[in-house]
Amino acid sequence: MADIRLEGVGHSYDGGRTWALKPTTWTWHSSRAYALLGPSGCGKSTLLNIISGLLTPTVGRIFLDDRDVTGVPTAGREIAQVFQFPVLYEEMSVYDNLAFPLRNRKYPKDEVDRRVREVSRLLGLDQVLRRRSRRLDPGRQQIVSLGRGLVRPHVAAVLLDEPLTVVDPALKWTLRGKLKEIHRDTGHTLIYVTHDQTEALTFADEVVVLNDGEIVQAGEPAELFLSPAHEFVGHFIGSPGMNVLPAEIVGDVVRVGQDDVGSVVPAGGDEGVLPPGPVRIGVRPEFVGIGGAHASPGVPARVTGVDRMGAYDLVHTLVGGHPMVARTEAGSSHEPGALTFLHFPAERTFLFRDEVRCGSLAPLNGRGRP
Ligand SMILES: Nc1ncnc2c1ncn2[C@@H]1O[C@H](COP(=O)(O)OP(=O)(O)OP(=O)(O)O)[C@@H](O)[C@H]1O
Repeated sequence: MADIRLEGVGHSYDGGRTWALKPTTWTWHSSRAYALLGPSGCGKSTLLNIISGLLTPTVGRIFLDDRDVTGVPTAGREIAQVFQFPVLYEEMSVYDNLAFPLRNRKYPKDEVDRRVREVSRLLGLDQVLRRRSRRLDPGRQQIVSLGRGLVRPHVAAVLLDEPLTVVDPALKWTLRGKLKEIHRDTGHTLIYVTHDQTEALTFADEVVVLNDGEIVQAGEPAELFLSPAHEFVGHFIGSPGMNVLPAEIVGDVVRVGQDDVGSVVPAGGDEGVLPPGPVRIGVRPEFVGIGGAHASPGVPARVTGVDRMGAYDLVHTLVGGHPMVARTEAGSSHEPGALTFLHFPAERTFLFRDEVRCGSLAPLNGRGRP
């Protein structure tokens, strides 16, 4: 087991014109379960292939603890990788497929048998161990591929590139649970690539969010939800994503239209000030208060529709032409066309400039519209 350290690692497929992965410095700590989350084309596979050695980065160096492996081929890195689609020997039995990575590295016969049976039990493959892999359906074949990635006891990390794409949705939940179990048992570092926030949030100790070739935030699932550091994280995590509303910093107050909604707290505490001018307020639908009188802090909003979701309602509004959604209890009485007021709780409302969080709101201390 080793930390995987990237120092200024970046990759360009077109001689430096564009960067699939912008130069990145980051450490994957040993024994943690990570999710690498981001939309299609943001550079997830590029990053994974650089870690495994399938791709040599255009710039930067990679270390396993203190060993520089930048020029070391995949076989010399002790990193296992599972791809989106099954990679196995179709003519071999499931047992032999699982045993292959161990036999290849000359593990003793009884240890091969023990490990194969352990992984087979965990992944529910006991009934098909003697079957030829070709005769399994694609979902089951992918589970065998997963097993091949997990079977080696001494690897620096197991990289999983959207490994459950071809697996039946009902089985996905079970397998994710199994992966967590295997992680607890083996203590492998797992890096699980996905574009699905539910997969990422339910699987990982730490979620690393990648957008447009750069890591925009990393943290525990709750941290990403409650305290997004980048507008992209606010949009990408949560359903629906974070509301964003144009506002203005005037002195030490944040104003939407004519209404003061809070005072400004610059990021990093009380030090420094935020220059006046345009800013964007970010607040999740779960935390928007709706209704009541036009007391400060709050802004007038027009209800445009209500989605009755069963367990809760989503109330859609417009604030000066900008859509804002509030999540309320089921059976709310908001009617389309009605005028209402939105309130932004200071501790859950953030300020963004150039998409990066630059501050948050604090209560107005009695100032603003009475
Ligand atoms: N072999 C290649 N040659 C040229 N460009 C590539 C190559 N592989 C990836 N790219 C480009 O690099 C960028 C990042 O791609 P990458 O496959 O790493 O993203 P991703 O997040 O894994 O996407 P997906 O979820 O769709 O697999 C994309 O713009 C992609 O078109």
